[in-house]
Amino acid sequence: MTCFRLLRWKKKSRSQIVQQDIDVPLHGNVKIYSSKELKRATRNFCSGNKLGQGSFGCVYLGKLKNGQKVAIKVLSSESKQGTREFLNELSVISSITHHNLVKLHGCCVDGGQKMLVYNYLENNSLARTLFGMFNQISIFIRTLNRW
Ligand SMILES: Nc1ncnc2c1ncn2[C@@H]1O[C@H](COP(=O)(O)OP(=O)(O)OP(=O)(O)O)[C@@H](O)[C@H]1O
Repeated sequence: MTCFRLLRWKKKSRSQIVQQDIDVPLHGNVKIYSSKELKRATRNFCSGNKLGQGSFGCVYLGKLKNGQKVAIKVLSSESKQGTREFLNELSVISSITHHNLVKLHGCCVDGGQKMLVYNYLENNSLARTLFGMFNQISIFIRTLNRW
């Protein structure tokens, strides 16, 4: 009997398990990652893989098993948002596709820990891009002033 139950449990996908536990229907294109998968992808969230820090937590560069690079945002555990609200919000966000928005691939909920998995953007933050542009403009102005 126990063996039979174990086999049935193994047949369920992770997304089914998460959805059954929390009772939130997830949108079709939200992938549920396990924390083990994301730990492996980021080499246990090592500091060398840290891309930056935002108001909601740290962002790490990860490499998935299929070789795809992703940006993994580890939400601060201080967040008061519950798992149900988090998954509802996620379903809405993941259904939006726009060329100015970073594509959200999926999430991971492990106990109180919540993570978001995004497309990795090579060119770093908007702030750095703007800062780079600002530097180039100031060099250009200085060159003009010398004439
Ligand atoms: N998809 C991504 N690809 C590459 N780097 C990223 C990606 N998302 C975030 N980062 C890096 O992580 C940093 C923090 O990002 P995050 O989205 O958490 O905060 P933010 O947008 O910079 O600030 P805030 O949360 O205050 O709005 C960014 O500045 C950027 O350097």
